[in-house]
Amino acid sequence: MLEKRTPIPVSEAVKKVMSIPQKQKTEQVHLHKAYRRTLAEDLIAKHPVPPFDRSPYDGFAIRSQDSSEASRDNPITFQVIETIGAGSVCSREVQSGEAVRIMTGAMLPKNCDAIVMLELAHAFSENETNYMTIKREFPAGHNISYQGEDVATGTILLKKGTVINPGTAALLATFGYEYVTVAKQPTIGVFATGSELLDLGDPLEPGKIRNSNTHMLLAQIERAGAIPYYMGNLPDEFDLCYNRVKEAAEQVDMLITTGGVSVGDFDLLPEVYAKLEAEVLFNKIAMRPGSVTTVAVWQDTLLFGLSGNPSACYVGFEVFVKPVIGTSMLQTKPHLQKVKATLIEPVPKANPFTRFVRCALSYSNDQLQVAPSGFNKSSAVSSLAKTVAFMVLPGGTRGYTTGDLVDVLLLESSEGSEWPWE
Ligand SMILES: Nc1nc2c(c(=O)[nH]1)N[C@H]1C(S)=C(S)[C@@H](COP(=O)(O)OP(=O)(O)OC[C@H]3O[C@@H](n4cnc5c(N)ncnc54)[C@H](O)[C@@H]3O)O[C@H]1N2
Ligand code: MOO
Ligand SMILES: [Mg+2]
Repeated sequence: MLEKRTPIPVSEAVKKVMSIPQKQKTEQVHLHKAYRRTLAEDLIAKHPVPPFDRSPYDGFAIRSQDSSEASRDNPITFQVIETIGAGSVCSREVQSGEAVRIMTGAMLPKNCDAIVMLELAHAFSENETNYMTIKREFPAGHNISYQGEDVATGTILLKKGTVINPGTAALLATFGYEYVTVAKQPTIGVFATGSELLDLGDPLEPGKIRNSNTHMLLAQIERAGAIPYYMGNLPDEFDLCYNRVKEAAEQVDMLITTGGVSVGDFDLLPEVYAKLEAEVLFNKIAMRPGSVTTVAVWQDTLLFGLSGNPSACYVGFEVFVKPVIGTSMLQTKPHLQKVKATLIEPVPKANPFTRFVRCALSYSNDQLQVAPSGFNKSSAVSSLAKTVAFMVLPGGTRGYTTGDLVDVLLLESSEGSEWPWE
């Protein structure tokens, strides 16, 4: 008899997946390889930034009190005793009436407390001695870039779990991190199942289609920050599927299959999980697309049985696999970032289940706007190419119209959410 499946709410399904403990290993990588990796320890300032008082301009360093009487009618001339560029340090203490020619980034000489920009001084030489004249006062602190004005020693600059961006790389370099402790990226195997599937180079033949899900998933896995392993296609033959899934699950941190999770005669994954004696967390969710998404645990390894329908497979990955990847990499906001956007075209279909509409975003009058990205059936592949967000329409709602404010999950944001579900 056909097994009866009971759908559970999306939030409950996500909770179940997230309750399976992840390994959370760390490793050291060279800073040049750290982009998009996740910091595995807090970054604390080991020294002030800048590390010394310095000049923000090309100019002259002076003792401010020496300029106090300067005016148009009373120009004051200083003897220029030395020239220093960034990286050099003035060799002498500056005395009354003396100045140092100083370039941007150079350390402020002892006793100096103001910088005169080159443009505001008249420089000249007489008898092989250099001088400069000013016609106004430069108060103490004028044009000084102070030690620690950017960062004070001991400041927690970034928390463990932060995804490294170009700015983070600059900060790590500032504190001399040649190697950075980052979260290890989980490895994720991907199998496509289905006797109808052709490889990329195969010509079309009657009844067959090309496997698109695997290639989509490899990119989704990379976008989420993990390491994908391409495992090829599996025809709908039980022994082969069982053996290959078992073998692969022993080698990777998580395993994704697409297809074969519904109730059809050739949907073999439920039987594979049964023979493995894997614990099935759920096999029906109150969502569209992706209602048949199935997740099982076998020997601490999560087995994600994503739907074969391309749009359902896509949604299943972002809702269930992505947050697990983030958590295993210590991220504190592993889910998709949730924002509000205004609908710019009607979505009249009623929503018996929570609906994830694949969407494109735009801006108008400073407002974030959202619209479906095209053909929106579970089987659709065309709309995925323009998808950068999901509109989340709660179950039990009627259609939505232009102007309605809706919840939107962002797919390309590195910000994330702690928990976007109600
Ligand atoms: N009697 C019922 N039939 C179906 C139900 C149901 O509840 N009762 N659920 C439907 C829903 S909803 C979905 S979604 C699909 C899920 O099917 P499966 O996950 O079992 O996937 P398959 O049967 O293997 O394939 C479905 C569809 O997707 C195509 N496909 C599969 N793999 C790929 C791939 N790698 N690349 C591109 N396209 C792929 C496949 O050819 C099928 O057209 O079941 C409904 N049926
Ligand atoms: O699971 Mo199906 O994708 O709801 O259409
Ligand atoms: Mg099927």
